[in-house]
Amino acid sequence: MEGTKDSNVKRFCSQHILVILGFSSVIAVTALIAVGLSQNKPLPENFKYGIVLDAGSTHTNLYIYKWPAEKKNNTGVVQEVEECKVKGPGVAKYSNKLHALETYLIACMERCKNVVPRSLHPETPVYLGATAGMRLLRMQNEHLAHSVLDEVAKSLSEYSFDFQGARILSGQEEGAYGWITINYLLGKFVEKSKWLGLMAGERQSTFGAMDLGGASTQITFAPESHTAESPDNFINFRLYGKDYSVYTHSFLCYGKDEALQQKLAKDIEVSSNGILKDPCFHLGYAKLVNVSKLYTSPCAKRYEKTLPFDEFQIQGTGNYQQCRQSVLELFNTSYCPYSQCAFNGIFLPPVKGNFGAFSAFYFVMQFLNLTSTKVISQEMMSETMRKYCSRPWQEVRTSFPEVHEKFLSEYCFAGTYILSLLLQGYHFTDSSFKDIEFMREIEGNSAGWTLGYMLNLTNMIPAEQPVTAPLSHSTYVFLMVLFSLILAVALIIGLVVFKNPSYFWKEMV
Ligand SMILES: Nc1ccn([C@@H]2O[C@H](COP(=O)(O)OP(=O)(O)O)[C@@H](O)[C@H]2O)c(=O)n1
Ligand SMILES: [Ca+2]
Repeated sequence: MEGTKDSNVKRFCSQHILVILGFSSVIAVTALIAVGLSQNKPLPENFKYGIVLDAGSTHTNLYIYKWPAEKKNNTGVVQEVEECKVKGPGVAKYSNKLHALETYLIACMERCKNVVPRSLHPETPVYLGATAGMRLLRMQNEHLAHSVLDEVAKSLSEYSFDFQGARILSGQEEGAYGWITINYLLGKFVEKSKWLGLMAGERQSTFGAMDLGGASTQITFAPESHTAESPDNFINFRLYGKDYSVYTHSFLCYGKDEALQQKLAKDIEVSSNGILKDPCFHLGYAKLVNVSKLYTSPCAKRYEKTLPFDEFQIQGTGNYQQCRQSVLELFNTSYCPYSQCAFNGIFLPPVKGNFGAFSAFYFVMQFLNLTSTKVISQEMMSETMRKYCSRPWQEVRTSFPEVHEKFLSEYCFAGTYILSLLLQGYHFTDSSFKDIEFMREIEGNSAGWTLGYMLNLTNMIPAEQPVTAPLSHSTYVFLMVLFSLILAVALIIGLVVFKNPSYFWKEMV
């Protein structure tokens, strides 16, 4: 009797276990289907394109971007699909031959016609932004600057794309868009997810952005604290539901080419014989410079002086320390109307966090072989410059036959200038210098202001966090596998219990 009662209880219990397991399985499968339906809906491939032309002081570059139409507000979805270098110098150099601008953009615009599907041409926006070269031309002759912009605008409006205008960016915009670009590409605007996205994430620190052009240089970063000093240097953004107070400044005339013009104009002032012994050029290097050409740039104008010769000869002496001294004279640190300054009386809060340094910062560092390691110390760079500047010109020339002579002859100056700008101009220290990453691109996308400009003008960066699917794809896959494993284990246990309940109870007791 006892035995029969016992086995009845066991059978009753095992039936209940089976029912519970059955229920759990049904719930698990339902959850899977529900999550699956909301997460893995296949989306039709529907892309959009955008085109931005960066009309820099030395050259124009065109970028074509592509993104899935349905995800335009997510971060990191825009991909650069093409970069096209326009043949010829920067647009400002065409101010005395406007007619040549008619054909200037043709080759790169033809590229756009091939890359962007024809049916999408009318809805593909085209933006042209001009930077410091055109800012300088506008300072010299506003009418001519307008004529240059009108000419490029005319040539761009002849295409079937949706041309949105050609304009000169302010230095503030150039800095801010560069900052937006790199932080968008590095995914810094979204919270760092925790526990596979199931727990609330934490706000990430942003990267500062430093852009070195030919005519201007920009520094943009989120400082430790916002101060009421110099409000012109601050921009406030609300991006993806978070507020950012960002410092930015563009130093006009402190791009690497205009800085060199300034230096030559400063140093030739004291020469009386038309010879300029220059430590920033290699020993054995010589070059004739036309005095009136040197003074055409408004940047060199401040050193303008009547000289007893029309041209002078640069003779390299190749000495890094002396070059450094000469470059430092470009930064006036003798006055500061704020609590702290960069140079020339411009407010600069203490630099903070990681920085991405791009454009000529990268090109020069790449030539000097200083981009292969992630962390570069200022000692390492000074030592490289000391060695490089002291190499005789003939030896340098034969070592790099593929490099254009103008670029090659100027790397000693350019590297020394970068080091001085970062250390004496922006006050990076031994330790904070190591937080600078010299970058050309981030996952196939060029670091520069163009992407940020397009994201802003196409409203692709929302002020508030868009409502997105509750789980990321990887979390979904993880949960799928987990649920399936639970299901499989549950079914195996169920089968064992059903087939041999007495065995199960024996094990339990
Ligand atoms: N391969 C390259 C391309 C450009 N560059 C330099 O990068 C700078 C680009 O400046 P940019 O034309 O954008 O001028 P901004 O209008 O930005 O001042 C120039 O100084 C070029 O000489 C370089 O060093 N190596
Ligand atoms: Ca530039």
